[in-house]
Amino acid sequence: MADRDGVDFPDREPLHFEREALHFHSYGRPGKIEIVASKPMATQRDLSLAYSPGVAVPVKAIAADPAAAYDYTAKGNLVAVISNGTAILGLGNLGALASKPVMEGKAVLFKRFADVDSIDIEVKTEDVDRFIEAVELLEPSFGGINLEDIAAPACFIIEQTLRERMNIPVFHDDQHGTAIITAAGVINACLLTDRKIEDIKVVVNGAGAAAIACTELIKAMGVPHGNVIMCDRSGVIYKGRPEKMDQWKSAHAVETDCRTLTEALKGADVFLGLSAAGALKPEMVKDMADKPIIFAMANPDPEISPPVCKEARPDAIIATGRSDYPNQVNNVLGFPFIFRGALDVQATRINDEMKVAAAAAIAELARQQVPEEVAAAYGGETKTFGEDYIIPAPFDPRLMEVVSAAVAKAAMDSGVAQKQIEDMDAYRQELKARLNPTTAVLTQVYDSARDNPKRVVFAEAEEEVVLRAAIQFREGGYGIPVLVGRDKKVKQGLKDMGVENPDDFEIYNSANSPLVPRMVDMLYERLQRRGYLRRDIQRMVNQDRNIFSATLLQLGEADAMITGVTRTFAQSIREVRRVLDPREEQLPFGIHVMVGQSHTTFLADTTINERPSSEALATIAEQTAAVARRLGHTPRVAFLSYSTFGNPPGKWLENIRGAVTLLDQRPPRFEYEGEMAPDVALNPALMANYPFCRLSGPANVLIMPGLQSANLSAKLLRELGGDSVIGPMLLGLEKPVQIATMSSTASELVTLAVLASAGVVS
Ligand SMILES: NC(=O)C1=CN([C@@H]2O[C@H](COP(=O)(O)OP(=O)(O)OC[C@H]3O[C@@H](n4cnc5c(N)ncnc54)[C@H](OP(=O)(O)O)[C@@H]3O)[C@@H](O)[C@H]2O)C=CC1
Ligand SMILES: CC(=O)C(=O)O
Ligand SMILES: [Mg+2]
Repeated sequence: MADRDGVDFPDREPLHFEREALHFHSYGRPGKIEIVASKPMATQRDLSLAYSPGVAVPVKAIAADPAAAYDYTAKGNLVAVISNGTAILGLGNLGALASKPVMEGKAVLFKRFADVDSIDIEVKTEDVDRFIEAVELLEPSFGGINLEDIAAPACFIIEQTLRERMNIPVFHDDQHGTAIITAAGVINACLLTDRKIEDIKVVVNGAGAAAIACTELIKAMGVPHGNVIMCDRSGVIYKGRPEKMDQWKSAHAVETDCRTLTEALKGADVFLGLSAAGALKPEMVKDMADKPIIFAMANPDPEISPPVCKEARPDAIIATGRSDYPNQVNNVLGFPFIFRGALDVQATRINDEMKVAAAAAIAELARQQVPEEVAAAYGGETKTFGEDYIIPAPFDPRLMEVVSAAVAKAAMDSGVAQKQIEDMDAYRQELKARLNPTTAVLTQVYDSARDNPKRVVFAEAEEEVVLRAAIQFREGGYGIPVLVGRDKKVKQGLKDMGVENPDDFEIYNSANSPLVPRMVDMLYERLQRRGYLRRDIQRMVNQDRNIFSATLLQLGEADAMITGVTRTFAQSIREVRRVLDPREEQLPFGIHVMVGQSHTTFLADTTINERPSSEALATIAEQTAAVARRLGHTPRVAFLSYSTFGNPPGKWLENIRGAVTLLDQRPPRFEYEGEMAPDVALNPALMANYPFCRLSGPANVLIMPGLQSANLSAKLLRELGGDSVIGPMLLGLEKPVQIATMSSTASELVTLAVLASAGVVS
């Protein structure tokens, strides 16, 4: 496929991806960001404290002592992401307004990866002085300034001046964020290919913000000046070049006869691309040294696509800025954690010591063995340092602890910290607790689905939301969607969503499927003594999508199934159960997973068993604990009740107590306790009233006493609770089937499909 400039670029996303991207940004509340109050605003008293008259008190305190702003306002955890849109990714100068999606994106990544609050600010000027003035005036509001996507050379003047004038960290991420990650990647790629940093010959393509900063940092690390050739759109930047030079390019000009990128790359060890899509051709990499190191970091599309590069140079170590290939060298690996560390010590700047500490910490992390609990977070897969893992992934849960702690320490050691952290171990623990491992694990689950793609039946493929999910599932490479519905309707739906070749999708329709006679035989055999005539079965298979789909599973035509959008849960499960039995010694039940910024809570059984026996409760607890573990959590199971350890007494406690006794008799595999009220299970202060309680912390697996309370709680939390909800997830059937809620979004359906096909729930 050719890109906008006619460059041949095989990885260009198809049309429907572009539609998806627009849909993603527009559904619900447009954009990706909202502001949420961190204090209650419910009563008159709350309001009088939050605003006038109460607010006058911190005003006076801050006027008397500016440092008090860190105690009484959000300043200390707030970063502005500021751009004028003159170099938006690799798309060029598209203006301040068009940069807003990227800046909102950076702001949400700050929150997602490092719990830093962040807001985007787009400044409509290309005048350096006006831009500087606009940003400088914002100092009181923020704990730090992340400059973004501002083109060179203006960005150098802007950052330098703001650093001099402002007393909070000012960090141009495209320069230093990129340089830090690139440096970490280069260190590790050199180790793997047995090169010394002082010996490598480097070609840098691009001479803008990112390229200049990366070049400066690798030179500071020991690459000799004469070993680096930099190119821009006019070719090699050689000493004495007459055209398109400025002081920043001149600083990296070298004596050389090479005039083109092709010439410069002959025999080069390393290519650093910070330029534009498609700038590196396969024939160019053929002339590089053995085991070349190729970082094609232009976004959204790299200078060369990894498959094309690998074909030309199978011995290369390849990295890109994208998350869908191994080795993502992208500044997202750095900026959230660097600012986290800087904010936590109220640093006045981000200096070279802090940058070097960050680069070293990131490089070191990739070389470390992945500890057991992180391997669980990686879906059980142990990543080992090697050509496809030269750098940790941005969702590696260790990054926050390791990089932020290194940056905070370097800030204190180099004298730019206004606040000292006395106990670094405690600080590391605090950093760890700030993040929820579930999101990292889910990313890994997605990866493991990709490594082992399965066939998943989407039983209601005539529904738009289901088709949308199926397309995402296929395009994400998570597996092969098997679509059940009328061919014509499904194909039209696919076309309407921008799919160019609907025939690429497998569609099963009971009206013309050659499998129907086998399905009928199989199901009749199963149901003939349960009151069904053969013609009843014929009708069920022909007319009921859930029965048809579940039978596809039973016949081995697919590995998992997803349904639930057009029928209630109760009806869907009834239909599925006509075809599928519980797994041996299991009972079907449901789990809702509540995912917050720093916690994940599992609730079970929220869907099926009305009054579970002791035996059933014990099984539900064991299975739910296993799911929690697979999602990266150490389970702490509480059997919930209105009563805590017998108070108040009641007649409904026996099954719960029986479950605890049953678990007592089995080899202990996880912490459990009960019966207890939800507030005791979740609130450490209340739990402390029961010193004999065997839970080592607040419960994260809540086993509900019956379906009434379980289902009500799950639905109340979904509607009122504020957490993201995964589920209900269905466990215990002989084949993996997931029954989503009727209000599911496409991405919720994809998550369930991926969880089912990756074997996290079944
Ligand atoms: N992976 C990552 O983390 C990051 C990647 N990047 C990527 O790096 C690229 C540059 O960004 P940034 O430095 O902020 O932008 P700038 O606008 O500051 O610089 C762009 C530079 O790229 C050069 N360039 C553009 N096209 C070509 C080409 N075909 N061949 C050679 N040089 C070319 C320009 O040359 P000239 O001087 O002649 O105009 C200019 O020097 C973007 O694609 C961006 O997405 C940036 C930051 C982080
Ligand atoms: C990643 C990034 O900041 C860029 O491509 O501009
Ligand atoms: Mg950028």
